[in-house]
Amino acid sequence: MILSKMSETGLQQASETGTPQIREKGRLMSASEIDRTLVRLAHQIVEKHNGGGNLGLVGIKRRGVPLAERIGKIIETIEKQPVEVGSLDIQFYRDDLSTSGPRPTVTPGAIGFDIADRDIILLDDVLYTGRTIRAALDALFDHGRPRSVRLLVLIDRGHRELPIEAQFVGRVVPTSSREIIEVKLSEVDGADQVLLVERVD
Ligand SMILES: O=P(O)(O)OC[C@H]1O[C@H](OP(=O)(O)OP(=O)(O)O)[C@H](O)[C@@H]1O
Ligand SMILES: O=c1cc[nH]c(=O)[nH]1
Repeated sequence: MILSKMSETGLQQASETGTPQIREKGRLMSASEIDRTLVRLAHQIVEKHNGGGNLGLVGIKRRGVPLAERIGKIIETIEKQPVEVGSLDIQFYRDDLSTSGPRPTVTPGAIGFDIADRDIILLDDVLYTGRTIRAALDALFDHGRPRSVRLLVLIDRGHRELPIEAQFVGRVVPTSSREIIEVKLSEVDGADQVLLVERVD
């Protein structure tokens, strides 16, 4: 989500350029709170999957990927065995793209490991309408047939438009439709935090 943050005095000028403006309402999670939450989620995954020998973690680009890598390392430390970690690019599967063009070619192996018969955890930073996850499921099944698929998100902010729920949730944050969750991760954004911001258009 590309938005720009402005001072009050810059709002009028910015609204004339058509750029959506946002106002910060508060910090929901610090770096250490994110760390602790990921440790809890890793333990929940291991418990649910009896140790996780058949697990595969698939992060949705962009911020689902560092989440998958971090949780993979934590599980590896807990279980003392490596976990398959890969990434999924869903940009050609989004339902806001034109459907008139040819179906995009799926690159075999683009996830990074073979998902066939594995217990897959899909990971993303925010769950909102559920449309990203619907697209991710389409993309995933073009790569093979997993034994099971579960969903992990750092933040569930509600407002679902599809019958999609996460089995592993960092934090449920009830939001209004004007509000936006901004998850920042060091690998993408230079630092870790979760912010609640509000659209001021
Ligand atoms: O449940 P949904 O309504 O699909 O919203 C959730 C998605 O929105 C954000 O991605 P966004 O499309 O803003 O791209 P970004 O991750 O590159 O910021 C976020 O990373 C989730 O993937
Ligand atoms: O609030 C939201 C909604 C969708 N995606 C985000 O990253 N934040």
